[in-house]
Amino acid sequence: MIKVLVAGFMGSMGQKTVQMVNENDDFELVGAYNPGIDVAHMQGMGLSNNVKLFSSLDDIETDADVWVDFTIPSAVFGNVKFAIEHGIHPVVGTSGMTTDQVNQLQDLAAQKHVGGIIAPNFGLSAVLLMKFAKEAAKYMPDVEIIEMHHDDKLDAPSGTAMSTAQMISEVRGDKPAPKSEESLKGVRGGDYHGIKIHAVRLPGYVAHEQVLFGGKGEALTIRQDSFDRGSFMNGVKLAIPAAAKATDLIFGLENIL
Ligand SMILES: NC(=O)C1=CN([C@@H]2O[C@H](COP(=O)(O)OP(=O)(O)OC[C@H]3O[C@@H](n4cnc5c(N)ncnc54)[C@H](OP(=O)(O)O)[C@@H]3O)[C@@H](O)[C@H]2O)C=CC1
Ligand SMILES: O=C(O)C1=N[C@H](C(=O)O)C[C@H](O)C1
Repeated sequence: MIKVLVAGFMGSMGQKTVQMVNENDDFELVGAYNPGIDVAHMQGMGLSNNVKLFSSLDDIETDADVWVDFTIPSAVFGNVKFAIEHGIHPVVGTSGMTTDQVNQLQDLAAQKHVGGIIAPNFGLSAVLLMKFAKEAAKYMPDVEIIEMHHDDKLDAPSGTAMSTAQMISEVRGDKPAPKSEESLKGVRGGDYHGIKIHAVRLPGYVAHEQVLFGGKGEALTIRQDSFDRGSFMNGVKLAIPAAAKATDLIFGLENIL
Protein backbone atom coordinates (compact mmCIF):
# COMPACT_ATOMS: atom_id res chain seq x y z
CA MET A 1 0.00 0.00 0.00
CA ILE A 2 1.45 3.38 -1.00
CA LYS A 3 0.65 6.23 1.37
CA VAL A 4 -0.18 9.46 -0.44
CA LEU A 5 -0.36 13.12 0.54
CA VAL A 6 -2.11 15.50 -1.87
CA ALA A 7 -0.90 19.12 -1.93
CA GLY A 8 -3.48 21.54 -3.31
CA PHE A 9 -6.26 19.07 -2.52
CA MET A 10 -9.00 21.74 -2.65
CA GLY A 11 -8.21 22.58 -6.27
CA SER A 12 -9.65 21.06 -9.45
CA MET A 13 -6.79 18.59 -9.93
CA GLY A 14 -6.36 18.02 -6.20
CA GLN A 15 -9.98 16.89 -5.92
CA LYS A 16 -9.62 14.53 -8.91
CA THR A 17 -6.49 13.08 -7.26
CA VAL A 18 -8.24 12.57 -3.90
CA GLN A 19 -11.04 10.71 -5.70
CA MET A 20 -8.61 8.56 -7.72
CA VAL A 21 -6.53 7.68 -4.63
CA ASN A 22 -9.67 6.78 -2.64
CA GLU A 23 -10.85 4.50 -5.46
CA ASN A 24 -7.54 2.65 -5.77
CA ASP A 25 -6.83 -0.30 -3.46
CA ASP A 26 -3.06 0.13 -3.86
CA PHE A 27 -3.06 3.67 -2.48
CA GLU A 28 -4.03 5.16 0.87
CA LEU A 29 -4.70 8.87 1.36
CA VAL A 30 -2.91 9.83 4.58
CA GLY A 31 -2.48 13.57 4.19
CA ALA A 32 -4.00 16.58 2.46
CA TYR A 33 -2.50 20.06 2.31
CA ASN A 34 -4.01 23.35 1.21
CA PRO A 35 -3.29 26.75 2.76
CA GLY A 36 -6.29 28.63 4.04
CA ILE A 37 -8.44 25.59 4.80
CA ASP A 38 -10.84 25.57 7.68
CA VAL A 39 -10.23 22.09 9.08
CA ALA A 40 -13.67 22.01 10.76
CA HIS A 41 -15.49 22.38 7.42
CA MET A 42 -13.95 19.73 5.25
CA GLN A 43 -16.97 17.45 4.80
CA GLY A 44 -17.64 16.40 1.23
CA MET A 45 -14.03 16.84 0.14
CA GLY A 46 -13.43 13.07 -0.06
CA LEU A 47 -11.44 12.89 3.18
CA SER A 48 -11.86 10.12 5.75
CA ASN A 49 -11.06 10.61 9.45
CA ASN A 50 -7.65 8.96 8.94
CA VAL A 51 -6.48 11.75 6.65
CA LYS A 52 -4.31 14.36 8.35
CA LEU A 53 -5.12 17.88 7.20
CA PHE A 54 -2.57 20.66 6.96
CA SER A 55 -2.96 24.33 6.17
CA SER A 56 0.72 25.25 6.45
CA LEU A 57 3.91 23.64 5.15
CA ASP A 58 5.58 24.13 8.54
CA ASP A 59 2.91 21.99 10.26
CA ILE A 60 3.27 18.96 8.01
CA GLU A 61 4.18 15.78 9.84
CA THR A 62 3.35 12.72 7.84
CA ASP A 63 4.33 9.14 7.07
CA ALA A 64 3.35 9.60 3.40
CA ASP A 65 5.49 7.81 0.80
CA VAL A 66 4.40 10.01 -2.10
CA TRP A 67 3.60 13.74 -2.36
CA VAL A 68 1.27 14.58 -5.25
CA ASP A 69 1.52 18.29 -6.06
CA PHE A 70 -1.22 20.15 -7.96
CA THR A 71 -0.80 23.61 -6.47
CA ILE A 72 0.30 26.93 -7.95
CA PRO A 73 3.44 28.02 -9.83
CA SER A 74 4.74 30.19 -6.98
CA ALA A 75 4.47 27.35 -4.41
CA VAL A 76 5.54 24.23 -6.25
CA PHE A 77 9.32 24.60 -5.90
CA GLY A 78 9.14 25.09 -2.11
CA ASN A 79 6.66 22.23 -1.75
CA VAL A 80 8.74 19.74 -3.71
CA LYS A 81 11.92 20.78 -1.91
CA PHE A 82 10.11 20.17 1.39
CA ALA A 83 8.91 16.74 0.22
CA ILE A 84 12.37 15.60 -0.91
CA GLU A 85 14.03 16.90 2.24
CA HIS A 86 11.52 14.85 4.28
CA GLY A 87 12.05 11.66 2.26
CA ILE A 88 8.67 11.87 0.47
CA HIS A 89 8.73 10.96 -3.24
CA PRO A 90 7.19 13.78 -5.31
CA VAL A 91 4.73 13.38 -8.18
CA VAL A 92 4.53 16.88 -9.62
CA GLY A 93 1.87 18.14 -12.00
CA THR A 94 2.03 21.82 -11.11
CA SER A 95 3.30 23.97 -13.97
CA GLY A 96 5.46 27.08 -13.97
CA MET A 97 8.85 25.87 -12.69
CA THR A 98 11.94 27.17 -14.50
CA THR A 99 14.55 24.80 -15.92
CA ASP A 100 16.92 26.01 -13.22
CA GLN A 101 14.41 25.11 -10.48
CA VAL A 102 13.88 21.64 -11.99
CA ASN A 103 17.66 21.13 -12.12
CA GLN A 104 18.02 22.21 -8.48
CA LEU A 105 15.34 19.72 -7.40
CA GLN A 106 16.94 16.95 -9.46
CA ASP A 107 20.26 17.62 -7.73
CA LEU A 108 18.59 17.58 -4.31
CA ALA A 109 16.74 14.35 -5.13
CA ALA A 110 20.00 12.68 -6.19
CA GLN A 111 21.75 13.89 -3.05
CA LYS A 112 18.94 12.63 -0.77
CA HIS A 113 18.27 9.45 -2.82
CA VAL A 114 14.59 10.39 -3.03
CA GLY A 115 13.32 9.94 -6.59
CA GLY A 116 10.04 11.04 -8.10
CA ILE A 117 8.51 12.42 -11.26
CA ILE A 118 7.72 15.84 -12.69
CA ALA A 119 5.27 15.63 -15.60
CA PRO A 120 4.31 18.74 -17.57
CA ASN A 121 1.28 16.74 -18.68
CA PHE A 122 -0.20 13.50 -17.33
CA GLY A 123 -2.53 13.08 -20.32
CA LEU A 124 -1.69 10.42 -22.89
CA SER A 125 -2.80 12.59 -25.82
CA ALA A 126 -0.40 15.37 -24.81
CA VAL A 127 2.49 12.96 -24.24
CA LEU A 128 1.89 11.52 -27.72
CA LEU A 129 1.57 14.99 -29.25
CA MET A 130 5.00 15.94 -27.85
CA LYS A 131 6.54 12.71 -29.13
CA PHE A 132 5.03 13.13 -32.62
CA ALA A 133 5.99 16.82 -32.75
CA LYS A 134 9.60 15.96 -31.94
CA GLU A 135 9.63 13.40 -34.74
CA ALA A 136 7.99 15.77 -37.25
CA ALA A 137 10.42 18.59 -36.45
CA LYS A 138 13.30 16.49 -37.82
CA TYR A 139 11.72 16.84 -41.27
CA MET A 140 9.71 20.08 -40.91
CA PRO A 141 11.72 22.53 -38.79
CA ASP A 142 9.41 25.54 -39.32
CA VAL A 143 6.97 25.33 -36.46
CA GLU A 144 4.77 27.35 -34.12
CA ILE A 145 2.79 26.27 -31.04
CA ILE A 146 -0.67 27.39 -29.95
CA GLU A 147 -1.79 26.34 -26.49
CA MET A 148 -5.37 26.98 -25.34
CA HIS A 149 -6.52 26.82 -21.72
CA HIS A 150 -9.32 27.81 -19.35
CA ASP A 151 -9.23 31.41 -18.15
CA ASP A 152 -8.31 30.49 -14.54
CA LYS A 153 -4.86 29.31 -15.55
CA LEU A 154 -2.25 31.35 -13.66
CA ASP A 155 0.78 30.81 -15.89
CA ALA A 156 1.65 31.20 -19.55
CA PRO A 157 2.89 29.54 -21.58
CA SER A 158 1.64 26.19 -20.32
CA GLY A 159 4.19 23.70 -19.05
CA THR A 160 3.18 21.41 -21.91
CA ALA A 161 3.87 24.07 -24.55
CA MET A 162 7.28 24.83 -23.02
CA SER A 163 8.11 21.15 -22.90
CA THR A 164 6.96 20.70 -26.53
CA ALA A 165 9.19 23.60 -27.60
CA GLN A 166 12.16 22.16 -25.69
CA MET A 167 11.70 18.73 -27.28
CA ILE A 168 11.43 20.24 -30.77
CA SER A 169 14.44 22.45 -30.12
CA GLU A 170 16.51 19.39 -29.17
CA VAL A 171 16.17 18.00 -32.69
CA ARG A 172 16.08 21.10 -34.87
CA GLY A 173 18.35 23.45 -32.87
CA ASP A 174 18.02 27.23 -33.02
CA LYS A 175 16.26 28.61 -36.08
CA PRO A 176 15.16 32.24 -35.98
CA ALA A 177 11.46 32.77 -36.64
CA PRO A 178 10.65 34.93 -39.69
CA LYS A 179 11.13 38.61 -38.87
CA SER A 180 8.03 40.78 -38.89
CA GLU A 181 7.44 44.31 -37.64
CA GLU A 182 4.85 44.12 -34.82
CA SER A 183 2.34 46.95 -35.12
CA LEU A 184 0.63 45.42 -32.08
CA LYS A 185 3.12 44.49 -29.34
CA GLY A 186 3.37 40.76 -28.64
CA VAL A 187 1.20 39.75 -31.57
CA ARG A 188 3.79 37.23 -32.81
CA GLY A 189 3.81 35.44 -29.43
CA GLY A 190 6.64 34.31 -27.16
CA ASP A 191 9.88 33.05 -28.63
CA TYR A 192 11.71 29.90 -27.48
CA HIS A 193 14.87 29.46 -29.57
CA GLY A 194 12.96 30.67 -32.62
CA ILE A 195 9.78 28.67 -31.89
CA LYS A 196 6.84 31.03 -31.49
CA ILE A 197 4.41 30.10 -28.70
CA HIS A 198 0.91 31.59 -28.52
CA ALA A 199 -1.23 31.27 -25.38
CA VAL A 200 -5.03 31.50 -25.59
CA ARG A 201 -7.12 31.84 -22.39
CA LEU A 202 -10.89 31.42 -22.74
CA PRO A 203 -13.81 30.26 -20.59
CA GLY A 204 -15.13 26.86 -21.67
CA TYR A 205 -11.70 25.51 -22.62
CA VAL A 206 -9.89 22.93 -20.47
CA ALA A 207 -6.41 22.19 -21.96
CA HIS A 208 -5.57 21.97 -25.66
CA GLU A 209 -2.51 22.32 -27.88
CA GLN A 210 -1.76 22.59 -31.56
CA VAL A 211 1.67 22.27 -33.12
CA LEU A 212 1.72 23.75 -36.63
CA PHE A 213 4.45 22.79 -39.10
CA GLY A 214 4.83 24.56 -42.42
CA GLY A 215 6.80 23.40 -45.48
CA LYS A 216 6.93 24.34 -49.16
CA GLY A 217 3.35 23.90 -50.41
CA GLU A 218 2.27 21.77 -47.43
CA ALA A 219 1.52 21.89 -43.73
CA LEU A 220 1.09 19.50 -40.84
CA THR A 221 -0.99 20.21 -37.73
CA ILE A 222 -0.85 18.02 -34.65
CA ARG A 223 -3.55 18.68 -32.05
CA GLN A 224 -4.53 17.27 -28.70
CA ASP A 225 -7.52 18.09 -26.49
CA SER A 226 -8.07 17.40 -22.81
CA PHE A 227 -11.82 17.85 -22.41
CA ASP A 228 -12.01 16.56 -18.85
CA ARG A 229 -9.47 16.80 -16.00
CA GLY A 230 -10.19 13.13 -15.21
CA SER A 231 -8.09 12.34 -18.31
CA PHE A 232 -4.93 13.24 -16.39
CA MET A 233 -5.59 10.63 -13.70
CA ASN A 234 -4.37 7.56 -15.61
CA GLY A 235 -0.97 9.23 -15.76
CA VAL A 236 -1.03 10.15 -12.07
CA LYS A 237 -2.04 6.55 -11.22
CA LEU A 238 1.02 5.26 -13.08
CA ALA A 239 3.31 7.93 -11.64
CA ILE A 240 2.60 7.19 -7.95
CA PRO A 241 4.13 3.68 -7.83
CA ALA A 242 6.88 4.73 -10.26
CA ALA A 243 7.81 7.68 -8.04
CA ALA A 244 7.71 5.56 -4.88
CA LYS A 245 10.50 3.37 -6.21
CA ALA A 246 12.41 5.98 -8.25
CA THR A 247 15.95 6.89 -7.22
CA ASP A 248 16.13 10.06 -9.31
CA LEU A 249 13.71 12.86 -10.19
CA ILE A 250 12.40 11.89 -13.62
CA PHE A 251 11.12 14.62 -15.98
CA GLY A 252 8.29 13.65 -18.36
CA LEU A 253 5.64 10.93 -18.15
CA GLU A 254 7.03 9.35 -21.35
CA ASN A 255 10.02 8.18 -19.33
CA ILE A 256 7.92 5.83 -17.18
CA LEU A 257 5.43 4.58 -19.79
N1 LIG B 1 0.69 18.05 -15.30
C1 LIG B 1 -0.59 17.95 -15.62
O1 LIG B 1 -1.02 16.99 -16.29
C2 LIG B 1 -1.55 18.98 -15.17
C3 LIG B 1 -1.07 20.07 -14.51
N2 LIG B 1 -1.93 21.02 -14.06
C4 LIG B 1 -1.33 22.07 -13.27
O2 LIG B 1 -1.62 21.80 -11.90
C5 LIG B 1 -1.74 23.02 -11.17
C6 LIG B 1 -3.08 23.05 -10.44
O3 LIG B 1 -4.12 23.09 -11.37
P1 LIG B 1 -5.65 23.21 -10.89
O4 LIG B 1 -5.97 22.13 -9.94
O5 LIG B 1 -6.45 23.34 -12.13
O6 LIG B 1 -5.60 24.60 -10.12
P2 LIG B 1 -6.54 25.09 -8.92
O7 LIG B 1 -6.37 26.57 -8.85
O8 LIG B 1 -7.90 24.53 -9.09
O9 LIG B 1 -5.90 24.41 -7.63
C7 LIG B 1 -4.72 24.84 -7.00
C8 LIG B 1 -4.88 24.55 -5.53
O10 LIG B 1 -3.64 24.81 -4.86
C9 LIG B 1 -3.93 25.54 -3.68
N3 LIG B 1 -2.75 26.28 -3.21
C10 LIG B 1 -2.46 27.59 -3.33
N4 LIG B 1 -1.26 27.85 -2.77
C11 LIG B 1 -0.80 26.67 -2.30
C12 LIG B 1 0.37 26.29 -1.59
N5 LIG B 1 1.31 27.20 -1.24
N6 LIG B 1 0.53 24.99 -1.26
C13 LIG B 1 -0.43 24.09 -1.53
N7 LIG B 1 -1.56 24.39 -2.19
C14 LIG B 1 -1.74 25.66 -2.57
C15 LIG B 1 -5.07 26.44 -4.08
O11 LIG B 1 -5.73 26.95 -2.93
P3 LIG B 1 -6.50 28.39 -3.03
O12 LIG B 1 -7.51 28.22 -4.11
O13 LIG B 1 -7.06 28.56 -1.68
O14 LIG B 1 -5.42 29.38 -3.41
C16 LIG B 1 -5.94 25.46 -4.85
O15 LIG B 1 -6.75 24.69 -4.01
C17 LIG B 1 -1.54 24.14 -12.19
O16 LIG B 1 -0.20 24.55 -12.19
C18 LIG B 1 -1.84 23.46 -13.52
O17 LIG B 1 -1.16 24.05 -14.59
C19 LIG B 1 -3.26 20.95 -14.28
C20 LIG B 1 -3.79 19.91 -14.98
C21 LIG B 1 -2.97 18.83 -15.48
O1 LIG C 1 -3.52 24.50 -16.03
C1 LIG C 1 -3.96 23.49 -16.63
O2 LIG C 1 -5.16 23.24 -16.73
C2 LIG C 1 -2.98 22.57 -17.24
N1 LIG C 1 -1.72 22.76 -17.00
C3 LIG C 1 -0.65 21.97 -17.48
C4 LIG C 1 0.27 22.80 -18.33
O3 LIG C 1 0.59 23.94 -17.95
O4 LIG C 1 0.72 22.32 -19.38
C5 LIG C 1 -1.11 20.69 -18.14
C6 LIG C 1 -2.39 20.81 -18.89
O5 LIG C 1 -2.16 21.60 -20.01
C7 LIG C 1 -3.47 21.42 -18.02
